[in-house]
Amino acid sequence: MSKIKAAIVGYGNIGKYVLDAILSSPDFEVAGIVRRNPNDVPVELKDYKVVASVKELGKVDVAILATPTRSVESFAKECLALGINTVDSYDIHGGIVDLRRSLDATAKEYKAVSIISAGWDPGTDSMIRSMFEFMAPKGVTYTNFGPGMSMGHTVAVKAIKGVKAALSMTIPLGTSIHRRMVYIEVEEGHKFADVAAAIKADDYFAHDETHVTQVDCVDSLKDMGHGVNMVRKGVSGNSQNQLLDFNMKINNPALTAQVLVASARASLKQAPGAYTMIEVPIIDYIYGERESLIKKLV
Ligand SMILES: NC(=O)C1=CN([C@@H]2O[C@H](COP(=O)(O)OP(=O)(O)OC[C@H]3O[C@@H](n4cnc5c(N)ncnc54)[C@H](OP(=O)(O)O)[C@@H]3O)[C@@H](O)[C@H]2O)C=CC1
Ligand SMILES: N[C@@H](CCCC(=O)C(=O)O)C(=O)O
Repeated sequence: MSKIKAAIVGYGNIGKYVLDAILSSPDFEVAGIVRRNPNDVPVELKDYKVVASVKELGKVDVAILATPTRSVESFAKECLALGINTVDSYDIHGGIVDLRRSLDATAKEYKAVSIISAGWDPGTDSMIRSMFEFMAPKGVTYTNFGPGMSMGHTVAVKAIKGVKAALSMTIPLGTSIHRRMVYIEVEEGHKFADVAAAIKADDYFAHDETHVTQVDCVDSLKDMGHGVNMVRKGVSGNSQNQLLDFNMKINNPALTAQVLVASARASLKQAPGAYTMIEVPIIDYIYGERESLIKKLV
């Protein structure tokens, strides 16, 4: 059986765990790693191709985009135009429909597949919210995150001028409402008050209660654990009070990376176009022979 050749684009938190997940998957091999600075080769990458562009790698079946969310669209278009499938964990919920539409056109033009917003939220949580929805079509679902580190919010803070290092913690207040606790080191020559105002104005933060604190060392606060509690109270048929509850406590980048690799596998089984996770048959994410999976899981 030939293995799926996967490129990792971006070697930050998620990228490192994607490497780990690829190496733990029997049907995958590493095609190479795409970095802004290909001369930055940590010891664990010394046996792989580290390049500046996906074009420099040989055959690639799928590119796993582990870049900042705001860079996903341009990296995805570059790969799709080469006929390479993409998966990403784009997490700006309000932008997903537009991203899907944009990548769908490119993917169809070049006969490739893109699975977007494939992490845990958006991602596997979206699949569970969808199941809740058909199990109890009337009702309300609350998604409560954390407490834990949001990679997406942290990345957004790191991109703001004057920020040297950042950590954004998500604190659940209940009923899908969250407080953002942001810890930053400020670069010399920048005023804390200006940097804090820019963070609060960013769309990742503008809609939530946000507190920004200056610290000497962000690293000494960092813990990449996170989690979610999703609850739905709803109605099945005419029966009230159906209580559905899903919980997980996770290492955030490890789970995100594993879901990206599962989505990379599923991408090879879809017709050209762009998909969110809820549009892909669940069995396509799982390694194994179809009837054995049905026997084991159904
Ligand atoms: N949907 C979900 O459930 C989840 C989604 N995510 C998403 O994953 C994204 C990545 O998170 P994380 O790995 O922690 O981020 P990091 O900042 O640790 O890594 C991102 C990497 O992307 C590469 N990169 C390419 N272009 C840029 C650029 N313009 N600026 C900065 N880095 C760039 C860099 O790698 P290099 O130096 O090798 O070029 C960088 O290290 C987040 O933006 C978040 O939205 C994360 C968790 C869950
Ligand atoms: N997209 C998140 C994962 C979901 C948790 C979340 O959205 C949050 O903490 O706000 C992340 O980047 O870590």
